[in-house]
Amino acid sequence: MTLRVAVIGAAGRMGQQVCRAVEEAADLEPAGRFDVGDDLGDLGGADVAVEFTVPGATLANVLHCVERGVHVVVGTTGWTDESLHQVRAALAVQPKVGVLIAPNFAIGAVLTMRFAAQAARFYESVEVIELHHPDKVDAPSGTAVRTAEVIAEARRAADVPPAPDATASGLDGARGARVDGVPVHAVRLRGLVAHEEVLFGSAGETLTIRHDSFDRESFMPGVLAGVRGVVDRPGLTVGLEEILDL
Ligand SMILES: NC(=O)C1=CN([C@@H]2O[C@H](COP(=O)(O)OP(=O)(O)OC[C@H]3O[C@@H](n4cnc5c(N)ncnc54)[C@H](O)[C@@H]3O)[C@@H](O)[C@H]2O)C=CC1
Ligand SMILES: O=C(O)C1=N[C@H](C(=O)O)C[C@H](O)C1
Repeated sequence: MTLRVAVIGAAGRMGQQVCRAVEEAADLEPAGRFDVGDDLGDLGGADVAVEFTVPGATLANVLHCVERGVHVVVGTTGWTDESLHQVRAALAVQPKVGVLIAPNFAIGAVLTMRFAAQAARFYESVEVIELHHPDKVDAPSGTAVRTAEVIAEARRAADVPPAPDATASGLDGARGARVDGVPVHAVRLRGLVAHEEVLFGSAGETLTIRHDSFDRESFMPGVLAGVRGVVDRPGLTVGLEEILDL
């Protein structure tokens, strides 16, 4: 069956890449390209909409799609418990519709989160560093936030005490932001695309897990897997790992 796919945020870095990937996929057909100021209407008769916009716009776009019975694959960051709750409420009146929200569609980033969750209980110390292109509008990255959350969950489940840190004075921000107790540091550097390092430490050893997206092409297999998978997954799915059965 051919799926008709609309792209919201089509003029952006990710949106343009998604439009190309949809055009090149034999089982997918472009249904429409939408960007800021466009009326989403019936999404060009799409079966699935792919949404890569900005944190301030994504919820309204997703609710628009759900209300019109269109499945959605969302890569935009900035989701909160409250905005996820609003999506679940909208889906309750459209029980056949599926929404997939994933902070990162690169397989290596998904594996990094999984490996970090596995390692978390064995180490006293942990820090997350995310490194991105300087045009990114949010910090820390959605991926780094989720990585810190899964690490914190695993440490809590294993009763790991807070990481040691004797810092008593210094400049604001020198120790990064705390996400669920885990220090997260954000680097913005021309030349980068999307990168993450998770550093674990205990007496006499460290473990570093690093993932690099050197090109936005790296996100496309995950986005297309999401498009093909979301039509058979009614309700809200958070994380590509659910689609990949990881
Ligand atoms: N989940 C993942 O794997 C990835 C997620 N991202 C996230 O995706 C989002 C977009 O990233 P980029 O493409 O790099 O940003 P971008 O700034 O290049 O593109 C965003 C596009 O959305 C458009 N836009 C803004 N408001 C809109 C609205 N109300 N309706 C429709 N279009 C609107 C803008 O005009 C722009 O063309 C960010 O939140 C980023 O963090 C980025 C890369 C991978
Ligand atoms: O803005 C980006 O570029 C990216 N955003 C996502 C995030 O915030 O985690 C995913 C990836 O890191 C690229």
